[in-house]
Amino acid sequence: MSRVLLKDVRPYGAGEPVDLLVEGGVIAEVGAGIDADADEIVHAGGAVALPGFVDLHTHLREPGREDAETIDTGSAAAALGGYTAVFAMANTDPVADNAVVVEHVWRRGQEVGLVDVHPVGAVTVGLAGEQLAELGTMARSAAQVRMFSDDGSCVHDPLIMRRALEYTRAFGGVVAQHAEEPRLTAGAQAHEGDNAARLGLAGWPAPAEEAIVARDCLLAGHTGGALHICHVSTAGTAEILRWWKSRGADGEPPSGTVSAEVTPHHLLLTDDRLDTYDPVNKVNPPLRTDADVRALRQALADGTVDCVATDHAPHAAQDKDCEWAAARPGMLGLQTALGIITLTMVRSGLLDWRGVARVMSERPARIAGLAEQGRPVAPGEPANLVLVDPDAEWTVRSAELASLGSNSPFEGMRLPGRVVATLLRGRLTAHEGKVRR
Ligand SMILES: NC(=O)N[C@@H](CC(=O)O)C(=O)O
Ligand SMILES: [Zn+2]
Ligand SMILES: [Zn+2]
Repeated sequence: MSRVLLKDVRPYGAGEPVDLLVEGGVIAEVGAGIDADADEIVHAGGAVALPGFVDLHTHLREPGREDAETIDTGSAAAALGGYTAVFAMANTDPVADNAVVVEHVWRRGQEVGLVDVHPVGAVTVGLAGEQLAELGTMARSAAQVRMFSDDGSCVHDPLIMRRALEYTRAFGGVVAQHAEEPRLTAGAQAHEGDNAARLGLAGWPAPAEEAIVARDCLLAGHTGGALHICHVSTAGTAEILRWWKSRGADGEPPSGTVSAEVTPHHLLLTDDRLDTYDPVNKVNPPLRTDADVRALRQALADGTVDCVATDHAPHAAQDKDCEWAAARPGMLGLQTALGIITLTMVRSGLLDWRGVARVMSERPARIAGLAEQGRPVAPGEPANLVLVDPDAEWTVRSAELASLGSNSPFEGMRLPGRVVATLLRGRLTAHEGKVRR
């Protein structure tokens, strides 16, 4: 049985440094000055120990676009970013709308072994929004799919959405909605506002997101289903979620559950960046305004928005290095998420490390129903862990990231918060910036 000794770590960044002995995939012992025979000793220098991060929203592009990312390269990026579980979106080619594709993704992820890759199943056949996919078959498959999404497209037909929320209740599934009313965003290229008008880009209005969020909250309440809102991007959406969560009689939560995620890029970047027409800033939903950014940070801090999800969206060079209108939307996220959260949420005093554990690990694990992730850093618990040096700063160099794509909007930025090591079931998957295969 392999043993790893983590010297000098601070669980949740609080208290004096302790040692953590990891054995047989679990945390065997936590205490000062543990002196044990170990196969490997990590000198962590007082690093913050947190449960491994869980990303509910990742695009790994396999099958179909292995030139943009593979399960292998995406898993490496995840491990280096501190993740121990990621949810791979269904908008692959072929689409993950059946048991064969989701089982392939699950098995390939286990073969690579750097992070648990949980496939997200499509809600509708071919993401076409017309006919429910075989949700039950995917749930019963070896991949045990629990999260379903047409991400990239909105499930805009309210009856299909209603059926999906009803049907997934049978096996405790969650429907993750890419909230975008397509009639309001036809041809949209940027957040509808002053900048888009000045730059001559067709607008993506905030209510295109908010109208779907409001509608689907009502449907979740009516059906008792579980709804998750992908990449919340506007202050108005945060307001609707706040209303929803405060509702319910006598402090009882309303029927159905609604959770939501925000991406690191929507917590930092605004549409001011669009002046250069550099498509690295093109993303869906679009970068919004400073007021939106401030509202989203607040909503994440107070729990209105449950968690951070990367929406890691790698693209091949030819799909990004072209004129704005032709470029695909999406940005890399797995290796920069912690840095952006440290910068926007920790340095600003909005979250402490306990709070980071909540929004990057515990809440996403509970939303997706992962029993072994997002657990306390304590004896007897599964050793899915990340060690973070909160003071170390590093400069983002897209070319050095593990992803095949290099479409990071954070290129050249100095970020605080560095992953020292990541452990998946007690095995080091990343250490000092290197993947451990
Ligand atoms: N976020 C994006 O801009 N793009 C995503 C799709 C999506 O998340 O909607 C992609 O698959 O590239
Ligand atoms: Zn989306
Ligand atoms: Zn996405």
